[in-house]
Amino acid sequence: MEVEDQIRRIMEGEGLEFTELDVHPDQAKPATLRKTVSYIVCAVILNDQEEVLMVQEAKQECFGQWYLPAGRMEEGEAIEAAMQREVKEEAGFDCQPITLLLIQEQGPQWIRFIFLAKVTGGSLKIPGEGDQESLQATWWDRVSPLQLRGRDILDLIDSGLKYHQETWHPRTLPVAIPCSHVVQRLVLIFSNAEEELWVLLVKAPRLHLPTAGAVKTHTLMWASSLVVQDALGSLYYDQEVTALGVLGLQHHYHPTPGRLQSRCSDGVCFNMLAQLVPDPVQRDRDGEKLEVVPPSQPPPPENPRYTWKRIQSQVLTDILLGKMKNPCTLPIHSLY
Ligand SMILES: C[C@@](O)(CCOP(=O)(O)OP(=O)(O)O)CC(=O)O
Ligand SMILES: [Mg+2]
Repeated sequence: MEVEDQIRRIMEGEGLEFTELDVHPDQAKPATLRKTVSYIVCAVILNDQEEVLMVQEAKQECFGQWYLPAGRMEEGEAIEAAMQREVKEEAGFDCQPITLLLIQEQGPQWIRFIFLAKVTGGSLKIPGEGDQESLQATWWDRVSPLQLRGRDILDLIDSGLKYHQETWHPRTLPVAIPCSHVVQRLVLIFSNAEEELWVLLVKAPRLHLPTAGAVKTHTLMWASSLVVQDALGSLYYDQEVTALGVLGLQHHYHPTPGRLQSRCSDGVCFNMLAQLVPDPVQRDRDGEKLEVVPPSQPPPPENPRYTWKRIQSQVLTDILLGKMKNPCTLPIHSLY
């Protein structure tokens, strides 16, 4: 598939087959759930009064405290199915995902998928129905005092309320394409004053979008910067990489015989849009500010493995320019 067609698919939130080209050289072993990667799901569910569904924890370490329905994904699950299971187990309701609201990450060993979801059946777990999953569930008006397991969920609830009131980015749900590793596929764009666009590509064995492999010592977002640094070399330090968000993500558990021997599919591929912007403040050797004339061309990669491709399609150029001016994409936050 032509690179511009690949980019168009990604811009539309679709996925691209994950191949060995997408496996970063630094990543020898495939991702293995609950060993090298840990995925957490979390649901923001609102009722007509914009109360939020909360569950009271039964775990010893947070007994009696309240949290959103959340938990760790289990082997063989799709990401959405894990969220539906946690809501059912902890709150008693059946639900359907509406969209992902946010992705939080601390490298591949902790990635949290936060969904906005809606109730489709079941019934609220009431006192007396408690078990090891939770003591009970309730609709919280977000004002009454409630002892929270963690205040981190307040921002997640706000994200859900904001999206519930205004769908400010396209509905984004995982695309069922298996991935053996955790990677980001980068659509890194450079634009000049004439709004001509270029995209960074890897040349061999055939032109393809670069990927940033997640390693446990770095956040996913840092891995993207490493790829750009690998491409530009010393020119990297005169640029800024602005992450514009997640255009889509790909995950599909694909049961393979003799799982340990063959490629597993516990990985996730995040299709990311980012923009390379010349650092507006450049200084000479004496530290004096230099007048920066916006370049008409992208900085030539010092690494011959990479190249820039000028976007020829005006339709695709307009789509990319629109996204760059108003990203409105699924956010991904690196937590330290
Ligand atoms: C972000 C979390 O709070 C996610 C919730 O995990 P749980 O402890 O609720 O896990 P389950 O027992 O599977 O439900 C924990 C964390 O990673 O900080
Ligand atoms: Mg839980």
